[in-house]
Amino acid sequence: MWVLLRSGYPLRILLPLRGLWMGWRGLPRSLAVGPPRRRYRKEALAALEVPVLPVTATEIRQYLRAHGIPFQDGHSCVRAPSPFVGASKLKDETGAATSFSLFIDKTTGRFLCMTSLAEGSWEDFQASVEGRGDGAREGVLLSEAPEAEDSEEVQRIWDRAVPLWELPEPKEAQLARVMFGLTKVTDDTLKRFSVRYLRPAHSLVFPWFSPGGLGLRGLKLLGAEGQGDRVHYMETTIPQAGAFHNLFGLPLISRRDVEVVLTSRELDSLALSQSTGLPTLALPRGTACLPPVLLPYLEQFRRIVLWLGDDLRSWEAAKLFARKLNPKRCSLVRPGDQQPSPLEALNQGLNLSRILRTALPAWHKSIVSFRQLREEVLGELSNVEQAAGVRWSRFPDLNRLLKGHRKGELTVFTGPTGSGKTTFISEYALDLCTQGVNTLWGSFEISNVRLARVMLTQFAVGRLEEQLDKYDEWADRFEDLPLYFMTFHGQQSIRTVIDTMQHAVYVYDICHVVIDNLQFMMGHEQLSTDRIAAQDYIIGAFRKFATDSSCHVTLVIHPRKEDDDKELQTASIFGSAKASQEADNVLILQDRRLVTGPGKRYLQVSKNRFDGDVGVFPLEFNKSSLTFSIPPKSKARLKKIKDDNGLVAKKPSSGKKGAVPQISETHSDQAPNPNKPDLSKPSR
Ligand SMILES: Nc1ncnc2c1ncn2[C@@H]1O[C@H](COP(=O)(O)OP(=O)(O)OP(=O)(O)O)[C@@H](O)[C@H]1O
Repeated sequence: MWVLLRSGYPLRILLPLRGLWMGWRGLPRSLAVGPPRRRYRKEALAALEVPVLPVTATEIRQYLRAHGIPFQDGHSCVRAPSPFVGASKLKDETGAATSFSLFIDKTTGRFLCMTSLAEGSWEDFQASVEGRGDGAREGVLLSEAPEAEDSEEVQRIWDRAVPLWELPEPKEAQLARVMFGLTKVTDDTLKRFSVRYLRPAHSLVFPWFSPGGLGLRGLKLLGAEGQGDRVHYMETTIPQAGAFHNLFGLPLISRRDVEVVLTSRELDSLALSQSTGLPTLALPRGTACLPPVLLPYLEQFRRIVLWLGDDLRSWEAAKLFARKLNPKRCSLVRPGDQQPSPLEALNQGLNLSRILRTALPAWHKSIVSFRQLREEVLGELSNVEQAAGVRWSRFPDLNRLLKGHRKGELTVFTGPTGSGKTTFISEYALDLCTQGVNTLWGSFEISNVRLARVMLTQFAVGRLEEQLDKYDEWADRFEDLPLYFMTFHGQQSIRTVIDTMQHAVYVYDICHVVIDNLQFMMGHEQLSTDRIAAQDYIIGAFRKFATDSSCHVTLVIHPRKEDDDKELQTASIFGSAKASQEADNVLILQDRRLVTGPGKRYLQVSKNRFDGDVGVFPLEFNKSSLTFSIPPKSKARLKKIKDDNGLVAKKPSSGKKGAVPQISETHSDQAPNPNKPDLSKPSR
């Protein structure tokens, strides 16, 4: 695993999936046989380093002053003269080395030299200033990041693609325009942005040029497929999306531009540029993330308008990205009927400049009036489904109770020792991750390799040991998930963990952090009062992080020791009442295997701050796929619970049409009343 960096610092505490497979492949002997493996790609890991000691903007400034390096304080970066300019053959457009071309990220300390394109960590920079090795000189050059085979592939596709207006069949060009909604986008616009069309793949081809337009570094292919009256778009990027980032439209930006509109799709940038004439750039991975490596390219702008799309998710992403860009210079276009995505607005004949003028400032003081909030409240009311969050695809009963997974919430999850908490929470988080929820795992008890193995088995819904020939196929798909792991194991200080989480939110736009489990942050205090106070403090810290970072935290907590035959309750969570008070949701994995047979579990939602619906539903464990999701033919029953005293309604979870909720009582083959211990059967 990549533990030592080029400057010799043991830095990695966050690990992307790419880093795990190698560990896995090296591990169990049973997995060592099988088809030949492909060569491992080192470059893919280059941008994923995290300093153990986070650096602050103040420290960066102090360091530069102490070493007599002049600097300018920017929006999200500090600018300084680059010590790497001489090392590069590359020069900027004018052929001259640029002064102050080194951009140091104020949050992470990572730097990028815009002239030589050298990049590296804060430690690399310090090493180079202090003459301790040549740090970034040997480092990865952003422009050279794509592997040679990728570059060839990029060039091959680019050479085969043609401008739309050069297609031999006018009908084909017309069809492509209709499919991609480009009927109002002119040839001139397509030409300025160098958009081409790849006939064999029926795809538009968007180029990513390096700054200064010096070379073609990557491509995004956009295919379109008609589905009823909607068009479904499919994106492919070369090099692989997670390994390379660039902004579409960069060569059209002039150094004198002080304002830019950021979009989440290349097509939107075409529409915006054509109808407003304003500089515009499209983010490489849409609303999924804004990688900090792109921030230096946006430093020159005094005003950035984010117009990312027409749904609540785009709005959430815009707010998140504005934090990174410095909210004081950002304005956001709110999604709404009269404010669809830019391309849609162009096609509807709306005035895009007027829509841009309605953009709201992203910066709020700490006290706001309802006037500032009313638009947001309206947005939530008119998008009730989206406001309820991302819905699970494998756990429909969880959707019925919790309605969805929302940003900024704290979920506390408990269950008896060895009952399958980790296994369940792994599938619960994986489900969300496959739907684009950027996820960070803190697994302190079991190793990341074991956890990833459980997750991959759940992802493939079957034992991979028996189908090793499919391993690469599944691993490739799994690798594309926005999933990261902290590399902590065993006891950790809460400060280090929160720092890492903050860093991950900044770098990878993490929206969900899973901590398994809280006991690993409690130190070794012997006195039980100390332990309870320590736990309260830790829960407070996670609560604050969730709210401040607009990130969902799922926290696994062990229960107190209870009698085996008793159901757990909210009060069974170890410690004081703080955990359940601070949590937005409390989930309990009820282990009744001794009573109801092997594999059976119940998931109880015992607190739900969003809309108060609580209840319990059965889970059936499948030992080969390690999944808990309910098989389609299951007779499982969801029970909603009205209050502490009784059940009100049950519904078939299999979703039979016309099912009427009924008053129910507990039967031994159904979910137990979680608030009344079922003592009718002996426990062993
Ligand atoms: N419903 C189940 N029936 C049988 N085995 C299960 C069930 N759920 C999980 N397991 C298996 O039990 C083992 C322990 O599961 P897991 O680590 O998820 O439990 P846990 O509650 O997180 O444990 P701990 O209390 O030690 O944190 C795993 O091997 C898992 O595959």
